[in-house]
Amino acid sequence: MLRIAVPNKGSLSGPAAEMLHEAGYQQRRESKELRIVDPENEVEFFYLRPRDIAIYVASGRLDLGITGRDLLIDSGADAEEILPLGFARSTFRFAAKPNAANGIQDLKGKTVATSYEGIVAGHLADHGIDASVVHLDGAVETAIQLGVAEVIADVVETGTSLRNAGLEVFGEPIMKSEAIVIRRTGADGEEADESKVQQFLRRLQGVLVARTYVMMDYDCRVEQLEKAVALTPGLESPTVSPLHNEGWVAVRAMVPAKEAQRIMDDLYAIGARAILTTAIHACRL
Ligand SMILES: Nc1ncnc2c1ncn2[C@@H]1O[C@H](COP(=O)(O)OP(=O)(O)OP(=O)(O)O)[C@@H](O)[C@H]1O
Ligand SMILES: O=P(O)(O)OC[C@H]1O[C@H](OP(=O)(O)OP(=O)(O)O)[C@H](O)[C@@H]1O
Ligand SMILES: [Mg+2]
Repeated sequence: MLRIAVPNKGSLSGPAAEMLHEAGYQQRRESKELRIVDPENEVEFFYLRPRDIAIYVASGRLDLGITGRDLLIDSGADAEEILPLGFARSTFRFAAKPNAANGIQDLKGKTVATSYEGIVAGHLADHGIDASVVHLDGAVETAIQLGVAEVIADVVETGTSLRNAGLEVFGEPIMKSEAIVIRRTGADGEEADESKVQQFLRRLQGVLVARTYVMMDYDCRVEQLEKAVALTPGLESPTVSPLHNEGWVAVRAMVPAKEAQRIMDDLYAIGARAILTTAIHACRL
């Protein structure tokens, strides 16, 4: 049985459960459940604090985990990213009162408040900056107003929390994060359950593809086929079928959902007709 850690709270938990559900896995019915077994898929899910997941996975007690890239790096645990999941996207940045600092050099001798001490201490050391780091559990933006620190380093998504606290980012982003699947470093190929691990990853990849692509169907004249196929190359190669009307073909290809409207315009412009897009519910590439 595959043992997988899933975030039980915070920004990662809802989207992670939703993705697992879309991938055909049973998920807990109420938020107090800490562990469930999905017998049909032979998977056991453990609902853990996002911050602890890398530690459990590194210990070898759990096969895989879903967490944030920033949390993995912050933990310093012996686990590695094997699949980015495209949700809980954020950047990790320094921020301070306007004009208080322009770059990392200005942090010398200052105090930085953060919930991600591992990332911040590592980043300061990499740049040879001697600064103090104060660990706070959350609501880090308030640390400056209350005089606990001159600078903060925190997760930024929309920037609303910083704006509300009268703070501005400065310097280069420290890192970009998103939800990821992790496994113990070096576990690749070692585990008895390797085929189950690969099946789990294929299912999540299928969800990612179904979320980012749509299926496009259209009819076009044979003379326009090369141009049309250049617009819709598909993932491997489009399916082309003859139509009853001579001189016409039907084409079917997957296209990135974000580009679908532009591609439909371009196909129409070269004479394609009956252009349809449909959602993909699941896929195995
Ligand atoms: N506003 C946000 N937008 C996108 N990702 C976020 C946001 N806040 C936190 N994250 C991401 O969520 C993960 C942290 O999860 P965690 O549950 O510890 O904190 P949280 O989502 O801030 O929840 P809480 O602070 O309510 O416990 C990190 O990977 C972080 O990058
Ligand atoms: O750029 P924004 O869209 O405002 O999002 C970023 C904020 O979201 C998270 O805070 P959360 O609400 O989880 O509170 P916390 O600081 O206590 O973790 C994060 O710690 C930032 O404060
Ligand atoms: Mg938070």
